[in-house]
Amino acid sequence: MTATSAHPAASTGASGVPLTTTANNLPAGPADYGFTDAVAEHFAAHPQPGGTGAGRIVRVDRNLVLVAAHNMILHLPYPGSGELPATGDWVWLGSTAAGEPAIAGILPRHSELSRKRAFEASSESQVLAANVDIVGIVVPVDRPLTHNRLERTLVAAWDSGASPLVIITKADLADLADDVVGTVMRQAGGVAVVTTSAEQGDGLDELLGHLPPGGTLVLLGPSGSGKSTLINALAGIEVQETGAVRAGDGKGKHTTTSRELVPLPGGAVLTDTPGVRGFGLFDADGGMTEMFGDLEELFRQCRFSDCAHGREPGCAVQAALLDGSLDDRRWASYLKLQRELAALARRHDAAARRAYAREWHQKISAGGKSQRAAERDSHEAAANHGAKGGGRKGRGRPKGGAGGPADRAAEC
Ligand SMILES: Nc1nc2c(ncn2[C@@H]2O[C@H](COP(=O)(O)OP(=O)(O)OP(=O)(O)O)[C@@H](O)[C@H]2O)c(=O)[nH]1
Ligand SMILES: [Zn+2]
Repeated sequence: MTATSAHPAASTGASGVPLTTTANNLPAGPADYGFTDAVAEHFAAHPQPGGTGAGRIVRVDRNLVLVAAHNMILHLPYPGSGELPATGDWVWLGSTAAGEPAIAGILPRHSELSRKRAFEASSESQVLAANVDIVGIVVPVDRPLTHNRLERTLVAAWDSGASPLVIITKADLADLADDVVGTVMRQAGGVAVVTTSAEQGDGLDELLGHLPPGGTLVLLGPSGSGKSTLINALAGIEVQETGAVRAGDGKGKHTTTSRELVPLPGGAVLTDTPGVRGFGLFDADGGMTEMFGDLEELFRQCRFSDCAHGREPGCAVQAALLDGSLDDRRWASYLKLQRELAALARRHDAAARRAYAREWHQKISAGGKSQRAAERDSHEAAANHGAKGGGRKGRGRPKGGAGGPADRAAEC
């Protein structure tokens, strides 16, 4: 089965989305997907012209988004303008001129989990999930931990605005578990760690206990780490296809490819993510401070304020490494992360320079064309005299477009 079959039948036929309100006159929304009183207040604080209903983005597909509204699921087109929707976004629903339901606007996010697009040189980030409360970092006991993976993911988690929670899975594989749990506890740097076995139902209540009412949990973990099995165990039904299911029918292993909100009993919501390969760090400065705050404390104790923590006299870092109070591996992780962030910043600068140069080329060539374009347009306008409307209304103008001639050049 596929994850989508967990949803009630999608409907797109309704004309518009009727506004249902609660007793205190706040909009009603999809309670199963984390719509609480606090979220209703968030809607009330951010009214939207034409917004008649409250919804949450359950999944983002290539052409359509799946939206949970009060008592219904809708397949809707992307909003005509503004920011791209992300799974977990709260949206105002309204209707098109033709009376079809549509997304009228996206509400401000309280957290945003993003990553650099895998396998792309550009520094653009991709929002994996919005309005997340807890980022669950899944660490299976049956795999050796790759150096740095936990710390890197923790940095990204802190940076999202949500709180991280380390979730150890497959703890029933007992001969392996003890070792891994100890290592993970040390690496987690004070972040809460829960140990679970989806197979045996252990640790699930403790895990749910970390979620606020109606809270949204996102699981991050490599392929095969047990995310789908955990979702199924938490949801109490088979909503995600697992490795074991496909292995049985000989059709090869299925890897979850969509990021989709799944309702849990108790109003909690959970998102699955595809195997996080090469989780790129993006703008993780805030996360670095959270994760390595103790090191920054150490830096302040170095004799020189610009200490490079190499061979300088009076270096507190070197002293801590010598007396063992600072772990060698942890220090190596910090240095590696610093190098990665610096490299990312350099790539980002290079990408920004290229974009700037491109924009200039466009402007210059658009300027050269503008006279000819204006002449051609006036001929066309004369020829089409009487024809109504350009039909361009509502179509997004390229970001940062300088107007008139540049826009026209971009259309050519
Ligand atoms: N022993 C044991 N095996 C488990 C447990 N949870 C998951 N597994 C097994 O681990 C394998 C991978 O589990 P999945 O849930 O498919 O992993 P996933 O993280 O969703 O993988 P992707 O969909 O590829 O991202 C399957 O064979 C599961 O049966 C557990 O608690 N105990
Ligand atoms: Zn130093």
